[in-house]
Amino acid sequence: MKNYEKYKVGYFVPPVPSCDWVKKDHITKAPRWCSVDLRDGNQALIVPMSLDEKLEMFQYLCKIGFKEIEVGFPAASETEFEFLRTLIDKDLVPDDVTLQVLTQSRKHIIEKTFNALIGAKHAVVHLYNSTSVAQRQQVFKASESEIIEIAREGARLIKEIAEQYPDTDFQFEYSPESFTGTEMEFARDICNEVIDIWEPTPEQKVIINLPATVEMSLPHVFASQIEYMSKNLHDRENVVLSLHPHNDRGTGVADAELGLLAGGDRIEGTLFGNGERTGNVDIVTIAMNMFTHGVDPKLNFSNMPEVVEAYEKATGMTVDPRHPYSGALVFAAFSGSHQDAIAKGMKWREAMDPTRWTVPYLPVDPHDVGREYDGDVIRINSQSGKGGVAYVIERDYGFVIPNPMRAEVGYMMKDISDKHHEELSTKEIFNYFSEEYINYFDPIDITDATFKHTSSTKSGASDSFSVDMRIDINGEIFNINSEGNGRLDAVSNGLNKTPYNFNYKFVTYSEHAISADSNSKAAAYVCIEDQLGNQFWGVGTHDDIILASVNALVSAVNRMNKKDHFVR
Ligand SMILES: CC(=O)SCCNC(=O)CCNC(=O)[C@H](O)C(C)(C)COP(=O)(O)OP(=O)(O)OC[C@H]1O[C@@H](n2cnc3c(N)ncnc32)[C@H](O)[C@@H]1OP(=O)(O)O
Ligand SMILES: CC(C)C(=O)C(=O)O
Repeated sequence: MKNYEKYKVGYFVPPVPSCDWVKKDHITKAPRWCSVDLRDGNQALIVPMSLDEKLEMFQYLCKIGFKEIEVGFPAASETEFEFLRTLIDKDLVPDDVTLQVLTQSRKHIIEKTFNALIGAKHAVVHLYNSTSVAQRQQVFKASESEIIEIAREGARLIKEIAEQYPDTDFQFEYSPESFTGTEMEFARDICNEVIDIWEPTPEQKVIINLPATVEMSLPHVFASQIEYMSKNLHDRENVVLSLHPHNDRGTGVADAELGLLAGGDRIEGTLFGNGERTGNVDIVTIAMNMFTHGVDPKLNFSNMPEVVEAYEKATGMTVDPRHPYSGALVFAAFSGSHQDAIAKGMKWREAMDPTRWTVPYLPVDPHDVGREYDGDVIRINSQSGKGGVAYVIERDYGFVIPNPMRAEVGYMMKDISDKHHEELSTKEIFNYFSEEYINYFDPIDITDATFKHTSSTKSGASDSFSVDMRIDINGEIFNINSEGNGRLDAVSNGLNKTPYNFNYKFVTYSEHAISADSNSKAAAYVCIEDQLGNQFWGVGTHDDIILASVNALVSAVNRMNKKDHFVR
């Protein structure tokens, strides 16, 4: 027998499967969110949170915007009980936040749970018992009617005890735990039995929470189960249908999203999906998925690095660098074509429509989750391309590298990163760029250049310029006067008046003011070509745009010299 032959599907499809949810293309409003970080998340930690850690986490969950928080299982331990008492006795619960607590359907546990809640303003008492075939057979060794009786007894007791505390606004919640391994008709029946006991009203609705305690099926099966339950629960208009997916198959978020389309009103989950085994459903991802469809999720993740820090501190878990929306690398584009598209997309957005976000490869604007464009998005390594390199140099240093020069600079940086086998910071990139191209005055240095512009009155005659300059070539000084039909032409002709033979022609020239922090105000780019067709770029900077262009020409000629082109 092969190992996989041990398994077969263990879930149940509804007797009359329907899939109205498939007609809806996105979630149009935020569900009621319930954080179970302090209960389901906590019970999955190697070392559960201490009282202080729970308090800090509770306050942080309130800050994010959770209005319903399952704070624990008060009958589980002294810490759990004490935590609840501290929240209530120290008045630490905001008026608009409801505490939720979990209890098994056992008398002493229910009683202890209510004791822990004395004095609470609003509270959800959450009752559960297992309903799946496996649990009925193997754990409870009970018939369907006996399992229903466990639920009914708990429901009755909760209702009865709650009446003794009229100062607390109680809401009741029931979970057929292990719902995903339960026959749908049985799940329907047990939930309806509980609903009938609790007799919900529009003012006091009941929460029926359907957990994928263990995720067993494809998400569309879960959605059709939810749709079936939604259509078959008693008093549906007074029932809040809650979903509590886990992530055993890695599709907890898909379950939650399809489940919402299928009739779910509420989601129980945790930050970043901490929870038993592979975790509870990740509320950050569901909320941000909604956000990127233009829907207000009613939770605030605008400072995601802070959320990550708070979570990691409280749980001792780490957020994976690739975790959706929150991981350290989720905005990083290393590869050339992604960088090129992002850089162009950012520019397009700035120029065409800053109100919309459609930048390729980035489903969310990093600024919307407290991340930066600098450093977070375009990062350079050996997979990068010219677009990304040019983008970071322009963004951080204000140099707009001309298009024809970009490939050369891009390949230079790729090569360095490849050889060093490491990512390059923008500072390192600029230093390499600067060292190679900008104001490269070895062996030629031109100083004291003063130009005269001689306009011709003859029609059709072109303008001419003269220059007086001092040329230093390897320590030999030449004071030269020369002319040309442009300033750079005059300088070029002057170079050829020295005993050296500079054999090149101009290919292109461009210049711009530098906006980023810089000592110089202008940058110029010159490309020349030697007799063999090799091209050489030089970049010049100066306060004076004319002298910036002279510096660019000198840099280009000096770079050509690196190839032994100087012949005396
Ligand atoms: C899917 C979920 O996350 S469900 C929540 C799970 N979370 C937790 O269990 C954390 C907190 N739990 C605890 O601290 C403990 O389990 C306590 C304090 C609640 C109970 O402790 P104990 O009674 O010592 O142990 P335990 O939980 O093993 O009890 C098992 C018994 O309860 C029964 N039981 C389990 N769940 C339920 C339930 N929801 N309703 C009624 N009975 C239940 C079992 O059938 C078993 O019965 P048996 O004694 O007749 O065999
Ligand atoms: C108690 C229930 C809701 C639960 O945690 C689960 O089934 O995962």
